[in-house]
Amino acid sequence: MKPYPVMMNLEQRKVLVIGGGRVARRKVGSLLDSGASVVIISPELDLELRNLADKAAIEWVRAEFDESLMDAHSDAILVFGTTDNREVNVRVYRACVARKIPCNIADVPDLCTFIVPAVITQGDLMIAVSTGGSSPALARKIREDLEQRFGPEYAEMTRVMGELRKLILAEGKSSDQNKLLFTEIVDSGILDALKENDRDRVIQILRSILPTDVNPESAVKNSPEN
Ligand SMILES: C[C@@]1(CC(=O)O)C2=NC(=C\c3[nH]c(c(CCC(=O)O)c3CC(=O)O)Cc3[nH]c(c(CC(=O)O)c3CCC(=O)O)/C=C3\N/C(=C\2)[C@@H](CCC(=O)O)[C@]3(C)CC(=O)O)/[C@H]1CCC(=O)O
Ligand SMILES: NC(=O)c1ccc[n+]([C@@H]2O[C@H](COP(=O)([O-])OP(=O)(O)OC[C@H]3O[C@@H](n4cnc5c(N)ncnc54)[C@H](O)[C@@H]3O)[C@@H](O)[C@H]2O)c1
Repeated sequence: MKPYPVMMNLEQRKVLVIGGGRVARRKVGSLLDSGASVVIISPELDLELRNLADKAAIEWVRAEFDESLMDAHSDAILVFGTTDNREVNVRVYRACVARKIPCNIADVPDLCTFIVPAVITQGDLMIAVSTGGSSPALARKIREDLEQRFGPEYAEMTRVMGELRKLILAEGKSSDQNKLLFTEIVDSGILDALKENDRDRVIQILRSILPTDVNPESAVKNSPEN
């Protein structure tokens, strides 16, 4: 497989998960983090998923998979097949192909129209790692390495850059000029200053780069820590 990476907006979109065991629990965790409306079809749920169903964080259809149940949820935009029964997983895949819904069958990469990467997040920064299905264990190891490398300062850096971007775009300069400015800011020492929580230095560096009429105070000041 030579996958194409995308970052999908799942907010309030329905996602179906077939099966309610260990793999389902892992996928449901990240789906809820992305704001998806999760519906699980499974005769059993593990304890953690059952707790989520009890507090209505997910909808549980207590049944074995059947295509008719899928029709009752035809507004689903993704489907995860996570049962421990190969024949059921194949039926889930076929049902998805017939309805043109992208699907992921946990233990059968050949039956996946998409695969799930290992992910780290720091605020709005998201780094996804895939081995194209060659080695999930390696994807996990690289994710763990990246977690050491990209600490909380990257959440703050991403937030500040987002605020500055709005201010700079409002100046109405050309895209090339803006690009130079953004590159200079990300290459400056503000990341180190943010890591040390040295707000004054961040502002000082930004003032030395930004046009005089762009005031960095508000972008940096809005930080929850300040
Ligand atoms: C990244 C991650 C995301 C997630 O699932 O959330 C993910 N698997 C993770 C962990 C993991 N999975 C497995 C192990 C045990 C060690 C091992 O077998 O290597 C470990 C490691 C562990 O947990 O230690 C078992 C396994 N997984 C697949 C197979 C079938 C096969 O390879 O044929 C088997 C054998 C089953 C068996 O033996 O019966 C298949 C897939 N797993 C994928 C994703 C897709 C490819 C991603 C890519 O590499 O691009 C793909 C193709 C489909 C899919 O599920 O999307 C998540 C790491 C999260 C994290 O920790 O950050
Ligand atoms: N992609 C991965 O990362 C990965 C990792 C480990 C295992 N796997 C594979 O994924 C599969 C599931 O693993 P698991 O550890 O979550 O298994 P599990 O036994 O914990 O869970 C299986 C779930 O499927 C449900 N189920 C069984 N028959 C069903 C049916 N007809 N309709 C609906 N639900 C049904 C069960 O009730 C149970 O909740 C296995 O085949 C395993 O080889 C994939």
